[in-house]
Amino acid sequence: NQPLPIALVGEAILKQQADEVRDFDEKLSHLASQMVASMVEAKGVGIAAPQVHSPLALFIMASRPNERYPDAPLMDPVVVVNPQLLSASAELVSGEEGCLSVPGQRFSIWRHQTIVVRYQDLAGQWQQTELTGFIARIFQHEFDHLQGITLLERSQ
Ligand SMILES: O=C(CSC(=O)[C@H](Cc1ccccc1)CC(F)(F)F)c1ccccc1
Ligand SMILES: [Zn+2]
Repeated sequence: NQPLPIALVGEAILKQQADEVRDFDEKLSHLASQMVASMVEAKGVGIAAPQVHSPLALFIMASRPNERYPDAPLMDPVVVVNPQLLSASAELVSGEEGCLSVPGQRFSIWRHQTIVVRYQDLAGQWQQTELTGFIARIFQHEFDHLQGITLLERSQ
């Protein structure tokens, strides 16, 4: 399916609080697959629904080894719906991030090294897991997007 246009920083959609997902229907699954296609086409490791102009609490995370994080795990895209951050380590780690909504720029960002999170999958089933390292970084980056926060508000 066709990649969706990506909102650029400054657009209002990126400053809003995303809405809770209530309908786990085929429309949601279709949006998720379009988001995966858009992320892959843009060579990203994540993408949040507001970035494709949909104000829903939904994002994709898909870690893969890359020049900045050569030991990042290779994982299939994970669809995260209605995420909650249950706890976060006091330990922070600084790392380089990019954002599809701020093309061509890289930022050094402090993130929690380890987080415990809870979210629903496309079937509406609650998942709870501990994330650490680059995947935790991606989750925190996308979770920010659902609160209307971008890298520009976080960069050191
Ligand atoms: O693939 C990118 C491009 S930027 C990217 O994938 C964002 C996700 C991201 C990249 C790096 C760290 C955390 C999140 C995507 C966004 F903006 F839609 F969320 C990349 C950038 C820096 C390090 C490793 C990978
Ligand atoms: Zn981003």
